[in-house]
Amino acid sequence: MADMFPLYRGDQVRAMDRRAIEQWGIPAYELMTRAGTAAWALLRAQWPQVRRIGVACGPGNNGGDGYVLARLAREAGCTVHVVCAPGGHPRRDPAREALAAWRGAGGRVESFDGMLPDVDVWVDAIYGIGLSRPPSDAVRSLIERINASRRPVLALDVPSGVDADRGRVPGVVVQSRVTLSFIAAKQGLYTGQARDACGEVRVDRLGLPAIDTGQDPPSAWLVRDTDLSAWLAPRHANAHKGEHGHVLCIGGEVGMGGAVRLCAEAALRTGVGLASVATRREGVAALVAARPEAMTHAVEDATALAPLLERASVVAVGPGLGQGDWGRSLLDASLGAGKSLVLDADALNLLAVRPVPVPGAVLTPPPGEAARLLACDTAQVQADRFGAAHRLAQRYQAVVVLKGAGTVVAAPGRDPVVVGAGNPGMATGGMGDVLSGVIASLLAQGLPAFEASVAGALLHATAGDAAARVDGERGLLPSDLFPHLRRLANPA
Ligand SMILES: NC(=O)C1=CN([C@@H]2O[C@H](COP(=O)(O)OP(=O)(O)OC[C@H]3O[C@@H](n4cnc5c(N)ncnc54)[C@H](O)[C@@H]3O)[C@@H](O)[C@H]2O)[C@@H](O)CC1
Ligand SMILES: [K+]
Repeated sequence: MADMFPLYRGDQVRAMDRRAIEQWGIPAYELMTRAGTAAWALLRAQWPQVRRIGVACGPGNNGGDGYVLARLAREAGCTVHVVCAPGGHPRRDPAREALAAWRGAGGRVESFDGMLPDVDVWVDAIYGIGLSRPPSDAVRSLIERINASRRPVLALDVPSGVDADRGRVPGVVVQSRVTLSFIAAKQGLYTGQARDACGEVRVDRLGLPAIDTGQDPPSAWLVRDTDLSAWLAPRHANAHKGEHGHVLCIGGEVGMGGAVRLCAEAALRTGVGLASVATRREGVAALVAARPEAMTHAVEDATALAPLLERASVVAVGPGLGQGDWGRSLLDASLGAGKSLVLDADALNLLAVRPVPVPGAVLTPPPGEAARLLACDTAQVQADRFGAAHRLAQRYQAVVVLKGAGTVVAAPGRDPVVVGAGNPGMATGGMGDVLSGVIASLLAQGLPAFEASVAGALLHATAGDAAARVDGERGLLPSDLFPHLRRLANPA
């Protein structure tokens, strides 16, 4: 397994914070001072030219971190405007101590009256992991003003307004350029709506010893492009195609033949030994002409599918399958074949109509299909992507790859993994067909289902990022990923 990055919920980080205070005797105000100091150092490194700094402070310890930063910035000769969020005067230590120190150093606190001072950069210290409800109208107005200023924002710990456990934004959120998270990385910052609000996420341990994941088991893990090589070992010299598996891609109802081709080509470009396609008769000639390496068969019913299922080591079913009788019969035959399965697209829509556990299979739903599989609405899935992926994995006894910004991979008995790659250019029809082909390919090459899903989702997202770097996100096509998939599937 790769050297993944540990993620935590807010309550777990609070426990680390308490341990630092109670067991190691580090006073709370000392930790707060370290947080403000780390943030000030990052601000200086990030924007060395700035002289006018705005700090928006809330009522809790996140605000306290902001008062510390404000004092340090003032001592360094900057003009600092501290704006107190409506209802945001700290009432408890150590934030009260930080406010007193700011005042003691000659600093003033401005109340927010609807206008903001003109500054070069904003520091968001309104709410951290203590956000308990959507911001009030008055705080909403402050956040909207900060966003409208178009100045870069450094968010302390989390962008204010983000639910740091779930990645949702229950109201309005500060749009940050950089987020400096304290003590440990919060899982919610890496998926869902939060991804947009955080900008670049950094983590500072505040001088505490390196995380021991045995003592502090993470709630989730993050994988990044640098982890890819852990799953993609070089091939040995006398390899033959039989060792690299045989993927059968099933789908391509009339009018949707391209989907199954994308799936098969993705499997081939990421190293599967053999790829077959079972599709409608109408699609065969075009597919053979476009991708002669895929062995393409006209399959009109489950009987014709049986010998193909027999020969395959992995079956990817769903791309362009449709939800009619043809698709249903091929899906049912696949479910009964006893092969490793990747279920995507219409296979998931059909499964949602007649839900049954599919032990060990890989399901690759985007939020809409996930909602159908859970019989809830898409907003509920997006409000808690970790929870939704977990519920899907339990209900279907499967590995679940919940797609979308910050893809979450979950399986019964496994910690969830978030994919720290991908971009909005990948929100295009056909991108999912490529992903199911990549995962099927890695399964066929011998990775277990969970590892194939994590590595496949990461490989796919990283290829999407590489393709977007060439000509931008808008207009990115699934087939643009192929050369990058091939290159990335062969790490140096
Ligand atoms: N030992 C320490 O003092 C440390 C504190 N840290 C900071 O402390 C933060 C957590 O501090 P807190 O627990 O005080 O939480 P926050 O500072 O996030 O805010 C909690 C306060 O905001 C109020 N609040 C929450 N949502 C609200 C809403 N929508 N409208 C109005 N009021 C709302 C709560 O009632 C509470 O008074 C972390 O995010 C981090 O920034 C870290 O720097 C680590 C060290
Ligand atoms: K904040």
